Amino acid sequence: MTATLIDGKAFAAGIREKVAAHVAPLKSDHGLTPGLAVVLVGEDPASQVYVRNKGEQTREAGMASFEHRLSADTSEADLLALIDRLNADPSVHGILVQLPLPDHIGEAKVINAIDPAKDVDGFHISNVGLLATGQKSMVPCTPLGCLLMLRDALGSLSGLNAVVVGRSNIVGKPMAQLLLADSCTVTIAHSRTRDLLEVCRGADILVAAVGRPQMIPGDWVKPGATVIDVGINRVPAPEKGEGKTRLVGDVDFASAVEVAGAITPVPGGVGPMTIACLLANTVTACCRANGLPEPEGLTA
Ligand SMILES: NC(=O)C1=CN([C@@H]2O[C@H](COP(=O)(O)OP(=O)(O)OC[C@H]3O[C@@H](n4cnc5c(N)ncnc54)[C@H](OP(=O)(O)O)[C@@H]3O)[C@@H](O)[C@H]2O)C=CC1
Ligand SMILES: Nc1nc(=O)c2c([nH]1)NC[C@@H]1CN(c3ccc(C(=O)N[C@@H](CCC(=O)O)C(=O)O)cc3)C=[N+]21
Repeated sequence: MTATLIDGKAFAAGIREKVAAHVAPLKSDHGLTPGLAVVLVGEDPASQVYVRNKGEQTREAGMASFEHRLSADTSEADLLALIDRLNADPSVHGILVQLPLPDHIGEAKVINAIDPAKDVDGFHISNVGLLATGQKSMVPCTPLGCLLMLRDALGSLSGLNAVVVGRSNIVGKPMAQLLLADSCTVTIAHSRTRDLLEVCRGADILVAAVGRPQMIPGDWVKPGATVIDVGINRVPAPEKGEGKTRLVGDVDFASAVEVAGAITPVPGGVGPMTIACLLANTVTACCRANGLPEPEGLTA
């Protein structure tokens, strides 16, 4: 059996169209342009690519993009001062501070300085608490993208066994909350989990968010399961030429595709959905800030 491919790239393009369709009347009828500020501290080349892609897609959807590139030695106080200015700026509806931050800057302090209403990453403690208690919040983009693809592939998720491998604040934990809210029976696995193979084999839905290239082989996958591969790992690709690299996920795609019922590829799976959901969250934040109806079907 060969799994159905879940085409995140096409799905994301559809979301961006819906976002653009919601943005146009905000402008023409209300004179509002949703604005997204992205803050990048340091020169990490991978982060620079994401920041550029986000900017391009934000403008394509008719929204305003504000990019703040700060040097790696920027002080925590200067970063907090920038966040204060963005919080107070009425043209900015969403604020994203690219993670990870340099070691001398307190990540939690910075995230919790963002106005929760503008926290389009959904990382502020207030949004985390709202999500955990089933209240309206800003939902983290990567898990939201995974959830939208899962609902599209499976319809109702109710009663399914979901295993999330990884317990980070940005992917694993919020993913588990969303699956729980959709009535899955959720297991969160991590580096101390015993017998990960058996845990994974019990999953109707397997979400891999580990950051270890191709660590989950096909024989860890239950036949017919839906596999969502969040991992983005750059590995050497000598077959493409000396010094070349390619992206692979946390799942060994070649073996897993033979066992799974449906699977996301890397690239072209979760990654494009993350950016599309970021745009969706920015429009949602703009609508909430102005007491206007928010787009439907683009949040949890
Ligand atoms: N597609 C997208 O849009 C995005 C992709 N990513 C990618 O997703 C991956 C995960 O990201 P992130 O959550 O930030 O990563 P973190 O490094 O913050 O978390 C990784 C998690 O994996 C667990 N882990 C590590 N090794 C093992 C192991 N051998 N067995 C089981 N669990 C293990 C860790 O466990 P423990 O807690 O015990 O250490 C930890 O909980 C990365 O590849 C990242 O690049 C991230 C964000 C967005
Ligand atoms: N505050 C914050 N929020 C984030 O959401 C956040 C972050 N920090 N730090 C880094 C991670 C990683 N991340 C990705 C987004 C898109 C792709 C993406 O579009 N990937 C393409 C490939 C891109 C390429 O070719 O390099 C794909 O998978 O098809 C990947 C990774 C968001 N993150």
